Amino acid sequence: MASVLPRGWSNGTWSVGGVDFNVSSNAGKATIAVIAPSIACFLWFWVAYQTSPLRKYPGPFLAGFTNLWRLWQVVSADYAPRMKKLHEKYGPVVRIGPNLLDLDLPEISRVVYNTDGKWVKSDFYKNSSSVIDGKITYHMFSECDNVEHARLKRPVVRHYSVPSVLAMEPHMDKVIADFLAHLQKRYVEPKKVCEFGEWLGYYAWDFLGIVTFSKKFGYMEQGRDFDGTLAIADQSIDYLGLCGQMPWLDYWLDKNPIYALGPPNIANVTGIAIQSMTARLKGEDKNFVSEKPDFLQYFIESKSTHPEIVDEGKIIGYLLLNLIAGADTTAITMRALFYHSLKNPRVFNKLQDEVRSHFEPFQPAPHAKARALPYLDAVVRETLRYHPAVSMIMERIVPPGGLTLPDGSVVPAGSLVGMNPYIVGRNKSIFGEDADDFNPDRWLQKDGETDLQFDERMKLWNTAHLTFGGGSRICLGRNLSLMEVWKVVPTLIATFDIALENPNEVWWTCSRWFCRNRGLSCRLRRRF
Ligand code: HEM
Repeated sequence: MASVLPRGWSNGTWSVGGVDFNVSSNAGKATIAVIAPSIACFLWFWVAYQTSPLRKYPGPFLAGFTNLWRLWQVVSADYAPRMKKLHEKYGPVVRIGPNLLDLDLPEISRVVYNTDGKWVKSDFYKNSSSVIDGKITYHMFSECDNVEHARLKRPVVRHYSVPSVLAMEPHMDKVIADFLAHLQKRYVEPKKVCEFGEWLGYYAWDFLGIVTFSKKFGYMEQGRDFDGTLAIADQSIDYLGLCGQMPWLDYWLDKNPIYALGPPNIANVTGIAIQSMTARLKGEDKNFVSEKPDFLQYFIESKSTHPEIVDEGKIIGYLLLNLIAGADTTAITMRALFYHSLKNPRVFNKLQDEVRSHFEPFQPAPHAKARALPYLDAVVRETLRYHPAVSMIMERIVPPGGLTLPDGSVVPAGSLVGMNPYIVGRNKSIFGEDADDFNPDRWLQKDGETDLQFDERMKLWNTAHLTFGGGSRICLGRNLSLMEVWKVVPTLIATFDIALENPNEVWWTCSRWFCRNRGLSCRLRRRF
């Protein structure tokens, strides 16, 4: 009689590749217990890969199987440059995860990042949240539900408008004056090398402390990250970028109820936020002067105008988000501006000439006057294009109806897509063959270019400007950070001669969610 056992089976023995497993023995059972799930797992991945509607899009083979591939790209700390190489190899659409496409298609940036409420942030963002009273709580950045996001944003959005931010200029002038005094005393007078990159970080954090609750943290005063906040902020941002590739990891790491394995809290800064709010509500905040408004004051007003949304817990959330979202992004931008300009002496000299013909040393540059300088404007724009602080794909879920790409193919609803400011900012069909070069002059009107042609060019280029995101989730703090950059950069250049200690310096970068940067050892000399 023919055996009913599958081939390779006989009398409780399974033969694979000439090796016999006795499945009735304990060792055999254990082996089967390992092999069977592995085969099932492999088959599951294989079927998912073969049947995925995204299979038609090119990309690394492993990326189509597992998100571990993209997690590894983030671990490498070279994420954005690696993604760029993939686009050079595969074209504008690259599959970088089983269900994720990275698009270098500025022509549809306004479709993916818009205000219609249909495009929702993916779970990538959810790990940027905290557990409060046992409940996971999201803030404006991490809230994915668009209705809830609009509710959180409504009470505070006007406080980030240009007029609200301009009202903070006296605060800014004070902190800029302090910055100059520290540099003068610590580096110019003793003729010491300044770790200028680090100081731009201390300044950015103290600046946000002042405009957020009229209190500097003291990083400039102490000349170091004395409470570890800056280091913790780096860890939190890296955690966001890493866990975001496989969002369920966060539930096992930071959000598990037994022992949280996520990055530590920025405890000192949180303490200062709570103390400031408590003192302000009691009318006992000695740092606050009513003629100089700050965000804390604005948020307390929001509590009166929107009591159904804003309570004291929400105020703390708004205050902390300002710091986490705004300090390092602006510091990264300022470092990039000085690094790339100083490495290009033609650019730096041109910027210096323009600035010095308009501003005096040791006088904080008035925003209105700085904003009118065309070359400064060009250098700021080029920095934002060339070294966007956020240098990772900003993921969105394709809504019902799908997304039609310029080649006519349709990405089905439920897939994840997104654009990376670093990639679209270097798109050669928009910015030209020299898109990989730092060249602020590209932002100026060319000889022979009419006003209309220039406007059209800028309109096109703006479609590829995603440094602050876009649509209803666009960066809320962009007016503030731009104002900070426009004011402090000319003030520093008007006050000091700034030179790289080693003109061949190659700085350190770590490209994850933020493209973090370190370096810029400089000699500063007083001009007169
Ligand atoms: C050069 C400086 C900055 C850059 C490059 C930057 C970049 C960005 C980007 C790309 C997003 C959108 C992320 C996404 O859609 O996935 C964003 C969101 C956000 N940013 Fe910024 N940011 C900067 C400064 C600031 C500052 C100074 C603040 C606050 C004081 C701030 C507050 C926020 C907030 C609250 C959001 C969430 C907005 C929302 O979803 O409604 N940012 N930022």
